[in-house]
Amino acid sequence: MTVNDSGSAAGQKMPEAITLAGQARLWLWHHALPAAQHRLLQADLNAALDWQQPRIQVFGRYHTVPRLTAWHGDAGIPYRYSGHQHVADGWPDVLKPVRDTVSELCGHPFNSVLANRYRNGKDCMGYHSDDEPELGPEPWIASYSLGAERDFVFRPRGGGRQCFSLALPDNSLLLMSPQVQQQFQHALPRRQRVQGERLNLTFRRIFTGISPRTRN
Ligand SMILES: O=C(O)CCC(=O)C(=O)O
Ligand SMILES: [Fe+2]
Repeated sequence: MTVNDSGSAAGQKMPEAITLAGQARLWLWHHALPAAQHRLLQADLNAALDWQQPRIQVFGRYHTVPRLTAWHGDAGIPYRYSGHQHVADGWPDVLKPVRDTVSELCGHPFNSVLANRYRNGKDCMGYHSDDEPELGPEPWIASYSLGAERDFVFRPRGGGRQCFSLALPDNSLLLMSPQVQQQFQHALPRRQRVQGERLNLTFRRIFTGISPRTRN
């Protein structure tokens, strides 16, 4: 594991680069969005997005996921998650400038976003990789965080314990290379002591015409 701080002189334009293994790399921007864009964003997203709390079936039993979710993207883009097929109907105005800034910083044109709202430290997300077929063979995933700081953890795929943990603060942006999904799983563990709410936007590029698979 190597961490290379590529310098803070250029502010938000210069991410911290982290190598998990080989080409499995992360880039973390602090203060990713300009203050004017970031200031009211959390409240605006709470008000504008189509928040749901899906019920999913795991080993034959139904559970309510421990967070709220919303999914948006270019009109007509299909995506299957939490056991349901969704078709995007365009971007809410509040998300467009965020999508544009994130795409520009990362150098990847994202066409959809999965939003997660963790109401407090009891809300969480279990280990998974974002490697659904509709994300194509090389999925770049960008994850923008707002609000309460939470830990984001990794473990090798195919068995193995947590091998890396990263705190994701307010207004930070994390970019994951495709090899991160291919070689590792990630999770947002429960943290009982955290009182505040956190929003996360995971930007993705969905390739249409590829048959979807269930995503929890
Ligand atoms: O909330 C986070 O930081 C993680 C979200 C995530 O991994 C996902 O939506 O796939
Ligand atoms: Fe994920």
